[in-house]
Amino acid sequence: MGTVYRGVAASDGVAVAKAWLVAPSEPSVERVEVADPQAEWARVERAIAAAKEELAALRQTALDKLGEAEAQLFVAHAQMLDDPELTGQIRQAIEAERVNAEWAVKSVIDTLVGLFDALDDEYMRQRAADVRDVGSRLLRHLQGGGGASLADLAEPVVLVARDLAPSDTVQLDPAFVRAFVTDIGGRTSHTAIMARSLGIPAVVGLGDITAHVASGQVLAVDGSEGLVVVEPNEEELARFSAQVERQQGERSRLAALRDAESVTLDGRRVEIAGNIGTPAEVAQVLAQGGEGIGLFRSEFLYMNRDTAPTEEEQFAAYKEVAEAMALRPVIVRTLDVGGDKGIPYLGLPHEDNPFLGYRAIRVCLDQKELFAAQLRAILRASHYGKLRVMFPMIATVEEVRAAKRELEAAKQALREEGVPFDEDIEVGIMIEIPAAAVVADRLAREVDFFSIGTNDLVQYTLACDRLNERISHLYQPLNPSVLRLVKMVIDGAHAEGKWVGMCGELAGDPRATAILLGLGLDEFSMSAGSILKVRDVVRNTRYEDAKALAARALEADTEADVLRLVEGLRS
Ligand SMILES: C=C(OP(=O)(O)O)C(=O)O
Ligand SMILES: [Mg+2]
Repeated sequence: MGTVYRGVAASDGVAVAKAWLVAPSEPSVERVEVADPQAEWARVERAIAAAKEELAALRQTALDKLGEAEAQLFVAHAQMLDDPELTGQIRQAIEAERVNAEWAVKSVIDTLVGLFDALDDEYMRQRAADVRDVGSRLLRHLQGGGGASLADLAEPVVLVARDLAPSDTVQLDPAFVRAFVTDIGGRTSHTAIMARSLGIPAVVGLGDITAHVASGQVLAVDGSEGLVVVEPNEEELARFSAQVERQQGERSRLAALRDAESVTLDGRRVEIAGNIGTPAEVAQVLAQGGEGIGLFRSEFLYMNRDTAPTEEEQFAAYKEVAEAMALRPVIVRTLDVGGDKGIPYLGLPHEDNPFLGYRAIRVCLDQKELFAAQLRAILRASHYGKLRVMFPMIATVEEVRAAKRELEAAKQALREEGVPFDEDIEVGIMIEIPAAAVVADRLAREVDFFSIGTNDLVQYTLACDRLNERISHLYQPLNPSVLRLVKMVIDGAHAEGKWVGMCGELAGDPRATAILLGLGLDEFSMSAGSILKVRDVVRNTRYEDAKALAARALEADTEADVLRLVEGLRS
C-alpha cells in the first residue's frame, strides 16, 4: 500500500501523475575563493539578464491570463534586478571577499530578507518574500539555468509545494498540472480558490508533505476527500485510474449543461453566477455557462502596485467586465482591504487582530476620497451594462446608510457633470459578519439585495481563522449555527421583498446546494469551475424535497449530521 496523507480538500477531482517538487529546499551554496573576481561578476551579469528575460515572459503570461494588476508583480521583480544598490552590494561582496558569485548573491539576499523580516510589518514581509523570490531566480540561473521553471513542464505532474507563490500559480497549465498538493493553506486560501477556478484538483494544509515526497514518485490525489497516496500499489492505482476515467466522462456530461437553465425539477429558478478578481476571468465564467458575475473582488485592482488605481483605470476595468457580460448582471464589490488582504500603500496600521480591525467598508468610510473615486468609476461604468454595487463587511445599519450617502454624493456629482450612469443601479451588501445576519430584517430595508459571504461568516461565527490549518476541523460551513444564520438572512430579506445571493465558497459546494435551495437562496455565485456541478444538482433536485432537507439540517446537532442528511438525499 502507498503511504496515505490527509489534508484539506481544496479543489475537487482525482489525478494520478508523477510528483514535481516546486522549489525544492534551496540549492546548497558553498563559499569558494576565486582567483578572478571579474569573471564571477560577469557570471552575475549574465544571470541577471537571463532572469530578466524570464520575468518579461512571466509578465506577458500574467497579462494574458490574469490582467494588469498581477503582471505588475513581475515588473517590480525585474526592477529589483536593476537596482544599483542590490547589484552594487553583490559586486562588492565578490570583489572584497574574492568569493564565488553564488555565495555573494546568497549572502546579500539573506541579509536583506533578514532586515525586512525583522520589521514585523505586513508590507515588509511581502517585500522579504519578493526579495527571496528574486534571489532564488538568480541563484537558479547561476547554477546552470532555468531547469526548475514550471513553464518547462512537458509531461503531466502533480505539483508538490510548501505553498504556491504568485509566480508559480500564474504559470499553471491544466494540461500538465494534473493536481497540486501543499504543506500550508486552507479551503479559502488564495491557492485553493485559484485551483478551483482553474479546475485543478488540490489538497492543501498537508503539514509537511514536501518532506515526504521526492520528484518522480507517483502520487494519487483525491481533491474531494483531501487525500494523497504516495507510490500507490497496483490495486490503488487501478481504483484511482477508474475514478479518473469516470471523472472525464462526468466532465463531458456536465459540459452539455452550459446553456441549460438553472431550474429545479419542480420549476424553481435560481441564478448561478461566477466570482472574479480581474476582467480577464470573465472568459472562464462565460465558458462555464455563468449567468452573471455575483462577485467582482475589486481589491485585486489595487494589489501589486505602489499607488491606488485611478478613477479612469477602475472605470476601464469595470466597463470591460460590464460589456463582456453584455446585459448579464455584474456585482462589483467595493474595496475589501485588510484582514488577509494587505495593500501596503494604503498605510493600514499593524494590528494584533486584523480580521477584527480597520478593514473594508471601515477603511472606505474613513478614506472618503479613495471611496469616492471607486464609486464614481462603478457608476460611470454602469452606463455600459448591468452593474450592481455591493459593500463588504457591513456590521451595522449606520454603515449602510453612510455608504449609501457616499454613493448618492457620487451620483449627484456625476449628474452635475452631465456624465451618464444607471440611475437605478441596485445596491447591496455582503452579509459576512454575524451581527449583520442577526439584524438582516432591518438591513433589508436599506438595500436591494444581500450576498452572503460565508468565507468570513464561518470564521466569525465559529471564531476560527479561515487561514489557520491547525483549526481547520472547526471551520465548518455546514455547521447548523451557520445554517441558522443563513436562514435568518434569507427570511429577513424575503420579508422585505429583497433577493439573496451567496458568494462565499459554500455557494460552490455541490453538497450544500440542496440545503441552500431549500432555505430559499435566490442566487449562487462561485469559482467558474463549480458552476456546472451546482447547476447539475439544482436540475436534479425537487424544491419541495430541498425545503424538507433544509428544515432537518437546521435541527441537526453537528455538521457531520448535516452531511449525513445530504448523503441520504443523494443516494
Ligand atoms: C466572498 C467573501 O469574501 P472574501 O472571500 O473576498 O473575503 C466571503 O467572505 O465569503
Ligand atoms: Mg469576505
